[in-house]
Amino acid sequence: MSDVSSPASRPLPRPCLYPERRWPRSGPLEQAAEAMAARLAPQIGRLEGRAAASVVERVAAHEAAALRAASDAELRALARGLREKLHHCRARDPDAIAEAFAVIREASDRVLGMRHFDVQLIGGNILLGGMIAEMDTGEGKTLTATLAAATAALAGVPTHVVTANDYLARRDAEQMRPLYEFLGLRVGVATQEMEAAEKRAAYACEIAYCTNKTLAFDYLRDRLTLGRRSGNLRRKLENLVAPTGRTHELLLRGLHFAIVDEADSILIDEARTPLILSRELSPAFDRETFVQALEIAGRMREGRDYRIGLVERRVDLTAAGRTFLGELAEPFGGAWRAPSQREEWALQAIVASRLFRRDEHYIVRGGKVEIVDEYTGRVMADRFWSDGLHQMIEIKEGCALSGVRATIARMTYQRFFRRYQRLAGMTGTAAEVSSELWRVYRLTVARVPTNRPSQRVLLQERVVATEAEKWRVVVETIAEHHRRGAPVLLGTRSVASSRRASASLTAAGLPHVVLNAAQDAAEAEIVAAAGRRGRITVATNMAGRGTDIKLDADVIDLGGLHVIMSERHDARRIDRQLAGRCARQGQRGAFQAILSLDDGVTDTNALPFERYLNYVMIRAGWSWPARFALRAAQRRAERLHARMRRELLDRDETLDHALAFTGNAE
Ligand SMILES: Nc1ncnc2c1ncn2[C@@H]1O[C@H](COP(=O)(O)OP(=O)(O)OP(=O)(O)O)[C@@H](O)[C@H]1O
Repeated sequence: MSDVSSPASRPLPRPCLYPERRWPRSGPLEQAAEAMAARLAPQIGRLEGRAAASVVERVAAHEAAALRAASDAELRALARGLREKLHHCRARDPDAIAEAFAVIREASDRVLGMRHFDVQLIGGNILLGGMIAEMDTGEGKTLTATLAAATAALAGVPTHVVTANDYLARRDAEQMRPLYEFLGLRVGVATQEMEAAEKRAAYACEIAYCTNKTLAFDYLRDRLTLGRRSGNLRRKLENLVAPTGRTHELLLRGLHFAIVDEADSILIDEARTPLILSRELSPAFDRETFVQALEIAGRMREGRDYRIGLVERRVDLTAAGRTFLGELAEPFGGAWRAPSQREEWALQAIVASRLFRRDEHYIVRGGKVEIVDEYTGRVMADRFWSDGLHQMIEIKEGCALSGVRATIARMTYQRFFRRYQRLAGMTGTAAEVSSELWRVYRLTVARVPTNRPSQRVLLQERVVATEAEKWRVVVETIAEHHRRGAPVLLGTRSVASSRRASASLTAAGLPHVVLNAAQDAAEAEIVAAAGRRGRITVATNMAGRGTDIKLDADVIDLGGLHVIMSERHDARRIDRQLAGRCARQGQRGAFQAILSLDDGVTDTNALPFERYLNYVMIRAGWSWPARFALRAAQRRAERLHARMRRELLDRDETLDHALAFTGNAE
């Protein structure tokens, strides 16, 4: 079998001193070639997917009766033998990989009671080749990752398995630990609240489970440690890294190989937020100024004094606004006299008072303002908005003022993850962003077929005119399913709309569970129980992602889980994620969207004229133009967010380039 194009034929990186990949800035010609290649990314992905499938036959060849008949001790000895073989070829030889996969599969069957499906072997091969494996929700990505992680680790390459939150990192590592340990591999978990020594020990293991956030911040900390030392990078590393690869000062061992779960969420959605390592300055020293700024913002008028770009969360002052601001600021004196300073404060105050809404962008809990991740609905307790914005919102909400923070290091996830010598990822929804994944990370998306054919029923989308009508239709639909005993999962876009949905359900006397802004473990429990008979669960679109929903036996006869989407998200991918919560692993299930013209996606992305026209059409009984318009608004949002990510990366690269001259990249 020729394997020239197989992902398995690419050697894994050679373990060395704190490795990371360098990205030289490309010139105009290279950029043109890159743009062309990005367009071809989906086709390349299809070819790669086909090539990766060859692993199935190979593994079957290794799984002769001998492997099945081997005792546990013999199987362990085979795994030990693989170390030598894989190390030698750096996992380049497709036969060595197939043998490793066969041993891992057999071990998994014995210790976990789960035998990797053939499609999971394909997924594992794609991951090992440094690509994105697009596997439908529920197809068993956690188990798939073990093939690539264990093979790389056996080849001597330290591997990071990256998940979206600490709970998932711990859970996945604990679930898979018996398998890794059977193979003679050490597994560590690095979580955010750990002490440096504990994290160091976790990263020193052959396989470390961690979150993107913990990992990226630890990397930033390492860069700061290196930055404080004098001498060239190599010398510094040699002084810091012991021959065992362990170090007393650095946390990580470098960026060898990462397998990113929920890859689209981490590599694309999170890429819009820069990572900022900050420290608190003197507390609340600027209260007076912030109060004054909010007072001024309250007196300025939209349209006359400033214009708002809702999507970019951007405010621009008009010429008249600038003059008016000068007059308003006059009595305050001091730094208010400097035009650039007063404009910055006023703009920030307008953003705080007009653009950021309670229960949508943030919640107030225990007297504190806590940011809500718009994509997941999860609270990010330890994140702060910068440049006084956080403090202004605290004043607006009557909370105690936290200290202003100063940035010590800054980086984007885009720039962080592409430094890995080999990067791979898995997700149910990557096709829509395959070009971007290639352009930013050089990642190809290869689709993995499902283990069993999908039985998901996609019901006709309904669009009504107003939000009030929508909740009425949603409640009626839920009541209908509830009477039959079928479980329903209602997906909402924000914490605020899940509260509205909950109020409507309560008014209709329908018992339900609401999931928003909760702790990750409780979140997973609630989502896992969503498949019970008669259960109604309301959850923000992405809450509980990564958690399996098991159906009660009699629920399958009732048609499985019924998922209702009550609002389109800013990306079609996220809608698809929600749909993927039902009909998992070839089971039955249905998905339905019940939307309104008042939905958030039209809020910021539809033209007023278009909205009015659609309203009239719906009233006349024609809802298809509205369906079309909502999708068009979503596409506009997708394009805009892609542009924002590109601009952020450009800014980051420029900054990096400029700072590189001072030897201070992060
Ligand atoms: N080869 C296998 N044999 C038996 N059970 C399996 C196998 N692979 C996965 N499973 C089971 O399938 C279920 C779904 O797995 P998992 O949660 O990893 O899916 P997923 O693809 O990550 O889903 P999501 O995209 O929603 O996060 C789990 O209960 C898991 O134990």
